[in-house]
Parts: sequence; structure tokens; C-alpha cells
Amino acid sequence: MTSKNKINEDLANERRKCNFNIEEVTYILDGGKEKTLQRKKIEDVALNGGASVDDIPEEYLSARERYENAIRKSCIYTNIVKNEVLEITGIENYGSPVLRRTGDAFFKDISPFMLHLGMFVPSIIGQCTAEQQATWLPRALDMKIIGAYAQTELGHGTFIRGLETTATYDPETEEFVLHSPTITSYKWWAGGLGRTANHCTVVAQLYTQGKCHGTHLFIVQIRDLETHMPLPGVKVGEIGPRMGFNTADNGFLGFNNYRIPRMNMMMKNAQVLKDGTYVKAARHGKLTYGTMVFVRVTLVGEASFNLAKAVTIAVRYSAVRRQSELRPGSIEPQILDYPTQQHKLFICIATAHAFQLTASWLWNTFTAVQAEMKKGNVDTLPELHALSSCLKALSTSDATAYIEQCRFACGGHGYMLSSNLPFLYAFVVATRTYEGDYTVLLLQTARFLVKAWEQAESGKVVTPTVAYLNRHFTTNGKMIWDNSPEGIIRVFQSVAAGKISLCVRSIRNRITSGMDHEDAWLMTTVQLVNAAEAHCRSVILHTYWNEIVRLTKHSSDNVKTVLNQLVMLYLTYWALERTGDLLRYSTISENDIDLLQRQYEELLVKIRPNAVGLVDAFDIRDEILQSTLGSYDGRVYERLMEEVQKNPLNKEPVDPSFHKYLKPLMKSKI
Ligand SMILES: CCCCCCCCCCCCCCCCCCCCCCC/C=C/C(=O)SCCNC(=O)CCNC(=O)[C@H](O)C(C)(C)COP(=O)(O)OP(=O)(O)OC[C@H]1O[C@@H](n2cnc3c(N)ncnc32)[C@H](O)[C@@H]1OP(=O)(O)O
Ligand SMILES: Cc1cc2nc3c(=O)[nH]c(=O)nc-3n(C[C@H](O)[C@H](O)[C@H](O)COP(=O)(O)OP(=O)(O)OC[C@H]3O[C@@H](n4cnc5c(N)ncnc54)[C@H](O)[C@@H]3O)c2cc1C
Repeated sequence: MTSKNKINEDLANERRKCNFNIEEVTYILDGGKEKTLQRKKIEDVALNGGASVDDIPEEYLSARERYENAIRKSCIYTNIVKNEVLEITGIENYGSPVLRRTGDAFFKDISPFMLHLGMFVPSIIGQCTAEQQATWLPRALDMKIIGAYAQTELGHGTFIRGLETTATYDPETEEFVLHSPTITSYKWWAGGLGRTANHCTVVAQLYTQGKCHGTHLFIVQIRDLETHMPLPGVKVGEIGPRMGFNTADNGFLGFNNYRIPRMNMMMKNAQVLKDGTYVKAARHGKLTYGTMVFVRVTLVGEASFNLAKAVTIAVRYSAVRRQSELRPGSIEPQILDYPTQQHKLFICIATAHAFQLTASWLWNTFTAVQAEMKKGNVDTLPELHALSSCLKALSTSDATAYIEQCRFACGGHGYMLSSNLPFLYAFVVATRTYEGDYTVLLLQTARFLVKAWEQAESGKVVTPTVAYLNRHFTTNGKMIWDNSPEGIIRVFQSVAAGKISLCVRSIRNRITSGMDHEDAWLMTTVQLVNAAEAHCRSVILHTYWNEIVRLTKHSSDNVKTVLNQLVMLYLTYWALERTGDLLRYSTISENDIDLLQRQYEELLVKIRPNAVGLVDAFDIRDEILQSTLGSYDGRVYERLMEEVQKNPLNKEPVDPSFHKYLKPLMKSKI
């Protein structure tokens, strides 16, 4: 709770109705009581200065004012983090998602420092040797240098091998010469690059001794540290207004034979020696893509957090908002009482839980794979790549759709920027594209699935996340429908196995009828995306259920009950969404589907009294929510009115345009 105002009576009633211990659920979502306490401590220190409050809301500012304001607040926040938060929590908390999320109290949109922290620093950690890290990391962590991640070009984002920027080694001077040979080779999109960064990670085609060795990463200084002027040979600027990310100064960058020292190549996975000899660390061809894998992993948690924000706003608002009448003359119901509203919102609560628990599980998988790679074992990397790709794709896509659903659930007021829902949508919809487009990433997962299918077909035991493929070859016919959580999960795995099997059959049939492998694959990609989506859905369902069982073992009865209701709602919702698939791949009958529908509607009724408690359990402070509709105290109408007072258009009773344009128009003769 963050508000000291009187609580709206409807919300107060909702909280009285809640029958479970809210803190217990918060601890589960945060990963334990210690983590919750640590988070609260960080939030207390970082937010108690009230630095986040803008006199004029940022949406009223011009592009230049907005950017300057974002820089001002980024510096305030950075100083708080450096001087106060990390003092208490220790430097190891530097990259903590808690810091990133607390930062949302300062920005409705995004900090221009985000890419420095989210990708430049991780690229130094993941792609540099220990010696290089010693040179760059302390300066970057201390914000002595500010970086961006410049990979995408005007002509290519998805197809990294097609990037055109070149880095040609010159052994005479022991330097790389960076060059942008075409208009399409200009770097485009990098966050923080346009106005803020003085350094960046540049991804370029490495040439040495006359041979191209593919894309590699380089640390490049682009601006003078004193004057901030672009250095000679560097052309840099901002790309222009966007749907969101408007305070992130996404930029363009071109080089004209611009020289950097040899040691500015990030050399953890490959090196160029002084004489120009190329030495490859022969472990895995795609280790230079590591920063993207890291960010994809973190984005699953981001999807959960942003959805949790949206549904907190929408559920609280739905408890306060009253509309229509159920019977003539009766009191108007809270809109949260409409089953259709519950149908829109409770799946969002469940999805935020599913993604949060999946994100933690994925993070553990990521760190385990990292540990193996440190020992030289890269065997688990393909599975991590397949998992992080599809989980990034689905979590960002679902979060986008559900945030929009939360906005719809708030009617007209949800369309106001002050609700924060449009900002959340514009921010999250970009995650479906950046760091790997939705379709492209699912096709990466599909490659892995087809290979796993072939292994299972030849009798090999496959890795745990696709172990259901082994079962597919030992069972005959359709999966027996079973309404238990485990039963539903098994059926979803059978759907995935069935779809992968169809893809393999299609590819083989096409090859048999004369197509080459590439065309056969291409013609099957619609099915492959579908199969990868089904696989990923089964992974999420399985992980969510397993984690709830594990994490609620010692919970109080009511917490166990409500979290079980949510996970059952999630399983049932997806079963109903996919009845076509279930009819095709399992023995489910029409009667079973009717039962599922009834079970779903009963779950809505059961969850209803705890809905506000459930969003309170996300424990997102008002400063972070930044919403007129979603604050803890439910003073929705008062806040909407207060916001009107901040509108510069209301400063004067008569707008100057009246005298300039309207009046002459009104006076003019036809
Ligand atoms: C003191 C100061 C304190 C300040 C206080 C502030 C505190 C806050 C601190 C908090 C910080 C926390 C940070 C959290 C951050 C969270 C939010 C971050 C927000 C970030 C915003 C990001 C903005 C966006 C950035 C970008 O978009 S960057 C650009 C991203 N680009 C892409 O993703 C491109 C997508 N394309 C690809 O990945 C590839 O091209 C491709 C995979 C599609 C194809 O590649 P390629 O053609 O080379 O490969 P093939 O298809 O031929 O496949 C060959 C085989 O290689 C395998 N493969 C492919 N990729 C990988 C991989 N990555 N890993 C492993 N293997 C891989 C394929 O599977 C193939 O294998 P096979 O042959 O066996 O099948
Ligand atoms: C807000 C935002 C911030 C960004 N920040 C950064 C940054 O900091 N640094 C950076 O380097 N980049 C950044 N990017 C760029 C981002 O990574 C790319 O836009 C993204 O990877 C998609 O690539 P693209 O734009 O080339 O899309 P395209 O690849 O051109 O995609 C267009 C369409 O073609 C389809 N398509 C493409 N290839 C295939 C294929 N092989 N099979 C089937 N369909 C295909 C896609 O599915 C999509 O529908 C950012 C982008 C945005 C929107």
C-alpha cells in the first residue's frame, strides 16, 4: 500500500472480502520473503524523495523537452542508485530487475539509459575477455561512459548474417577500420544511440587477411567525452518519432573509414592477433549472439511485470467503476461483477503468474547453461536458444494482447494516457518485434523441434522439455482426455507432438515430390510456427503447474486454494481456446468441452471475491503504476479531475487560436 488517502469504499469492501494472506502470495511471486523485503527496501530508498513527480506530465512536452526531462530524471535515478541503493544492497544488485522496475516510477515511457544497462553492459560482461572487462566494465558501471547496442541496420534486423557494416583489420596500425558502405548499412534503431551514448557495441562483418569471418562485436567510441561532439568519421542522430520508446533516443549511425584499436574487438569468443591472424574459440558458432539470448530471457519477466501493472490498474478500476443495472431500479453493479469482465481480467492475472514463474525457471536454466559453458560444455545451448526464443515470442505476444484487453476493460478512461495503459501497450508491443521478431523466433524453435522429433523417431532419449516426443512414439492413437491438470498438460504435449509430426511429414512429402529441402521447409513454415507455438504453450502450462505445486507446498490453505484456482483457470482457458486441436489430437468429447466451459465459469465465480487481493499481491507501488485509474486508494474520478488541472490547454479560459482563427471564420460571410 502506498496511498495515505481515504480508500474508496468499494475497494475497501473488496479488501475485506479477500480470504487469503496477500503477503504470502507476494513472497511466492517475488521468489521468497527475503527478496520481497529487499525489493521494498530498494523501493523505499529510491522513491522516497518523490523525484518521479513531473510538474507537467511528460505527455504534454515537446520531443526536445521530453528527452531532456528523461535525461534529467535518469541522472537523478542513477545518483540515487549509485549513492544510496547500492550502498545498502551491494553492487551485486546492479543488474537486478528490481532496479529496472523501480525506475518505472521515474519514466512513463523509457529511460535513455536503458540500453546502456540492458545491452551495452551485458555485452561487455558476456563478450569481452577478463582483461577487456577490467578496462571497460568499471567505467560503464560507473556511467563514466554511456553505451548503446548497435546491431540492426536500415536494411537488416532479423538476418544478422546480412549486416553490411564492415570492420577491416589493418595490421600496420593494429586497428580496425569501420565502414558503412551503403545507405542500408547504416545502423538504425539502437536505443540511447541518437543523443545520449558516447560509446556503443557495434556488430560488423569482420575482415582480416582478405577474408570475411562473419559478424563480430566491437566497442566503439562515437562522441567526444568532453564536448559530446560526434568524432570525425562518425555520423549519428535520432531516427524520429515512434509509437513508443520516444524517450529512448533510438538512433542511426554510419562510419566513414573510422579507426578503432584492435583491442576494441570483443574477444571472448574469437580473436584477431596483432598480425591479423583470426583465432576462433571453437566452442559454438553462435556465441556472439549471447547478449540477445540474455535479453530474451529477461523479457519473459518484463512481460509478466508489465501485464501485472496493466491488470492491477484494470481490476482496481473495475471494482470502483459502476455501470448499467442488472434488474430495473437495482443499484448499478461494479463492472467487476460482470462475468464477461472477469473473463477479460482473471486470465491476465493468471498469465502474469504463469510468466513470472516461467521467467524464474528460465533464468535458472540460463544460469545453469552459462555455468556449463564456463566449463567448455555447449551441449545445452541449443535447447536454451529454442526455449528462450519461443518463450520470448509467446510471452511478449500474449502480454501485448492482454494489456490491450485490460485497456478495453477500462472503457473510455482506459484510452486516457493518464491511465498509463496506452504507454504500457506501446512499450510492450515493441517487445514482440525487437530482440527477434515473433515469427522469426518461433521458426528458430521449430528447427530445434524438428531435430528433436527426428532423434525421438530414431529411438534416442531427447532433452526434458521435449521428452513428450519420446512418449509420442510409444503410444498409439489419440491421447485419452483427462480433465486433471496433469491430464490437460499431457494433451497439450500431444497436440505439440502431433503438430511437429505433421510438419515433418509435410517437409518429407514435399521433398519426395521433388522440392529441395529449403523450399520444403519454406512451404511448411506456417505449420512450423504453429507447432512451435503449441510446444511453447505446453512448456508454459507445465512449468506454471509444476511451480505452483512446488511453491505452495508449505502455504496456508487459502493461499493454496486461490493459486490453484488461478492455475486451473489458466489450464481451462487454454483448453477452451484450443478445442479444435484437442478434438484432433485427443479423445475429448463435446460433453467434455461443455464440462470444461462450466468449470471455467465456476472458477470465475470462485476467484471473484479475491480479485482485488490478487492484484494487491503484485505489490506494485502507486509511483510505479503511474495511473489515474489504478491507484491503491481507488480515487479514480478525483485523480482524473486533478489531471485536468495539469493540462496546459486549460491554463487560460480562452485559447489564443480563438482570436486568430475561429473568430475570423465565424465572422466571415459565405
Ligand atoms: C550505477 C548506475 C545505475 C543506474 C540505475 C539503473 C538501474 C537499472 C538496472 C537494471 C538493468 C536490468 C536490465 C534489464 C533489461 C530488461 C529490459 C531490456 C529492455 C531492452 C530493450 C531492448 C531494445 C532492443 C534491442 C534489440 O532489438 S537488439 C537487436 C536484436 N536483434 C535480433 O534479435 C535479431 C534476430 N535475429 C537472430 O537472432 C538471427 O539472425 C537468427 C537467429 C534469426 C538467424 O541467425 P543465423 O542466420 O545466423 O542463423 P541460422 O538461422 O542459420 O541458424 C544457424 C544455427 O544457429 C542456431 N542459433 C541461432 N541463433 C542462436 C543463438 N542465439 N544461440 C544459439 N544458437 C543459435 C540456430 O538454431 C541454428 O542451429 P541449427 O543449425 O542447429 O538448427
Ligand atoms: C522499439 C525498438 C527498439 C529497438 N532497439 C534496438 C537496439 O537497441 N539495437 C538494435 O540493434 N536493434 C534494435 N531494434 C531493432 C529490432 O531488433 C529489429 O527491428 C527486429 O529484430 C526485427 O527486425 P527487422 O526490423 O529487420 O524486421 P524484418 O526482419 O524486416 O521483419 C519484417 C517482417 O518480415 C518477417 N520475416 C523476416 N524474416 C523472416 C524469415 N526468415 N521468415 C519468415 N518471416 C520473416 C517478420 O516476421 C516480419 O513480419 C529495435 C526495434 C524496436 C522496434
